[in-house]
This record gives sequence, C-alpha cells and structure tokens, in this order.
Amino acid sequence: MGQSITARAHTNIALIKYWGKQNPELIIPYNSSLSMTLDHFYTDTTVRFSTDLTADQISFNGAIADTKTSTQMSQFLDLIRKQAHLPLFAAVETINHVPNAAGLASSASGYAALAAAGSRAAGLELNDRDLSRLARRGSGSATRSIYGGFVEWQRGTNDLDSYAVPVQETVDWDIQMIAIVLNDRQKAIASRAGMANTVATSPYYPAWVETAQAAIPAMKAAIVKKDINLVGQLAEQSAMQMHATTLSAVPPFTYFEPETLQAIKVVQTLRQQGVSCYYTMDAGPNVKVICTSQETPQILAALAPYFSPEQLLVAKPGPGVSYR
Ligand SMILES: Nc1ncnc2c1ncn2[C@@H]1O[C@H](COP(=O)(O)OP(=O)(O)OP(=O)(O)O)[C@@H](O)[C@H]1O
Ligand SMILES: C[C@@](O)(CCOP(=O)(O)OP(=O)(O)O)CC(=O)O
Repeated sequence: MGQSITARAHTNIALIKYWGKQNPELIIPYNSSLSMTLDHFYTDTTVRFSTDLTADQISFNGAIADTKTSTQMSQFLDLIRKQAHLPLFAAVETINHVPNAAGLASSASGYAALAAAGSRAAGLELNDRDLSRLARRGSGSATRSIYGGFVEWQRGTNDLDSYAVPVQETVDWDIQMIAIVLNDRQKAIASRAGMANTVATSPYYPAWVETAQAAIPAMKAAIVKKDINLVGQLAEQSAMQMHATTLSAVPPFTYFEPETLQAIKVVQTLRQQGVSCYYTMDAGPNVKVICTSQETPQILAALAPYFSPEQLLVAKPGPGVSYR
C-alpha cells in the first residue's frame, strides 16, 4: 500500500496570455506568459498508488469522474508511473474550491495539484522546476500554478526547457482581481480547441506571438515598480490582442457575450472617472477586473446595478503548491 499524499494548488489568471502551442503533445507554447496566482480559489487532490486496484479510481468533487475527465487524468498519471517506474493504479480524490463555471481556470489548479500529489505519492521528489514541467503536460496554465504571486512560464522549445519561474513570490503591494461571473453556460469552444484553430488559421497569429513576447519584459518591469496602472494596461492589451486572434480565425469565433461588453463598459467608465481598474478575459465570457483593494468597494458599487453579489468574487495574490 503506497503513501497517501494530499496537495493543494491555487488557480492563476494570466496577465500576459498563453495562446497557442508549437507542440500540442508536449504542450510547448509559442509564447511565454505571465500570471498572478489567486488566494481564494484552489484544488485539493489526494493520490495513493495501490497494489489492490485494478484500474485508476477517480473521484471528482465527491462523485465518480466522467469518462472524459478520468481518461485525461489517467493519461496524466501514466506520465508519473513512467517516470517513477511504478506499474500501479491510483486512487485519486480531487475537490475544486473554485466556484462552478467561474471562468477561473480549474485545469490550472487541477493539474498542478495532481502533479504535486501524484509525483510524491509515486515516490518521486521533484523540484519546483520539474514539477512545473510535469504539470505542463496536463494543461498549459497549470505550469504556472506551482508558484505563488507573479509567475512567468518561459516558453522554451522542448520538454526540458519549457517551465515556469517565480517573478515575485511574495506580493507586498496592493493588487487584486474581481472575477465577474457572467453566466454558467458551458463554453462552446474549449481553450485547447480555440487556440489550435487560431494558430492554424489567423493571419494575425505571428503578430500575436511577437507582441506577447515583447510584453513579458514590460510586464516584469511594471511588477517590479509595483505600478498597478502599467500592470493593468499591459494585461488589458494582452487579453484584447489574444481575443483579436479569435475574431480573425477562419471561421471567426469569439468568447465575448453581451454581458462581457456590459462589464467592460463599467470598467471603462470608472477609469474615465479616475479609478485605476482594468479588465482581462480568458477563453470564456467572464471578465476579471484588476484593481487595488482600496478602490474595490467603489468598483463593486458600480457593478452592483448589473451583477448580483454572488457574481462578484474578489481574490488577492495567492501561494504556490503546498502539501497537507
Ligand atoms: N481538480 C482537477 N483535477 C484534474 N483535472 C481537472 C480538475 N479540474 C478541472 N480539471 C480538468 O480541466 C478541464 C477544464 O478545463 P477547461 O480548460 O475546459 O476550463 P478551465 O481550465 O476552467 O478554463 P480555461 O479554458 O481558461 O483553462 C476539465 O475538463 C478537467 O479535465
Ligand atoms: C486563455 C488562457 O486561459 C488559456 C489557457 O489554456 P489552457 O491552459 O486551459 O489550455 P491547455 O494547455 O490546452 O490545457 C490563457 C492563459 O491562462 O494563459
């Protein structure tokens, strides 16, 4: 009977987005990305390898995982089994402490937690870099969730040199995000399919890679300066440039919904009034507002006529992977 290991990983939101893979099998991106790990939203995953099992046993939020999810997780466990030379099945229990369909990447915290708990349960003692490389194989955004604070995923060119590094692990200045949960409809195009389609068909894609790469040093400088306005401006630009590549794909598609524009308008109006707030968006309609805690009450008040309190979730910078 193997040891039972529980790991916690927090989700993250990219300020400079990852969008497109140069190697889909190994999940090597075309561009580097930079994110903020969030405090309130995380996944707890427990893994135990056992001679008693005849198949992986995967429980997801207290129920048996659906076939698609459990197949993906078993394939990920295969990577760990191979690395550890351990031909045993595993019992996995994972719980996402991320509100349903909040547009806060659960694949990021999910695969970072599975990489951490799974590798340890298999007897591997991976350093953070190798843990980041392993998490990357589950989902690109998981590469960054190994670390807390601000994190850069250096794109690299192969399995060995594509991993995340901490940019600022302890964030001692005032920055946070308000996630606006617009609707809980299943998104029509998953990020994986959306980015593949964009790489294959958007004539703007080469420009995306070039501008995203150039934005990384600019964002790092803004973080060092603790400049909320510069961080916000660069994040907003990156998000809208990413979404421009979906509009220019063939056939075109978008993650925007009417409520998305409503939320963006509120942010723009507040900014005209002198409030420091900026928006970002991932592969779904929900908007995340980058702001200071000081101005958050004013921003929540401006959003209140359009969205209920349950739709507005506030998060601060959070920690890296830990073991329970
Ligand atoms: N706790 C978990 N453990 C392992 N895998 C998970 C976990 N939570 C979610 N996932 C995987 O992540 C997938 C959901 O990821 P998906 O990319 O669709 O959305 P997201 O990660 O929430 O948002 P984004 O598109 O921005 O990454 C699920 O299908 C599941 O396979
Ligand atoms: C828009 C994004 O959130 C895309 C995240 O994509 P995923 O990490 O979910 O994609 P896969 O690597 O295919 O699993 C931007 C980002 O998080 O950087």
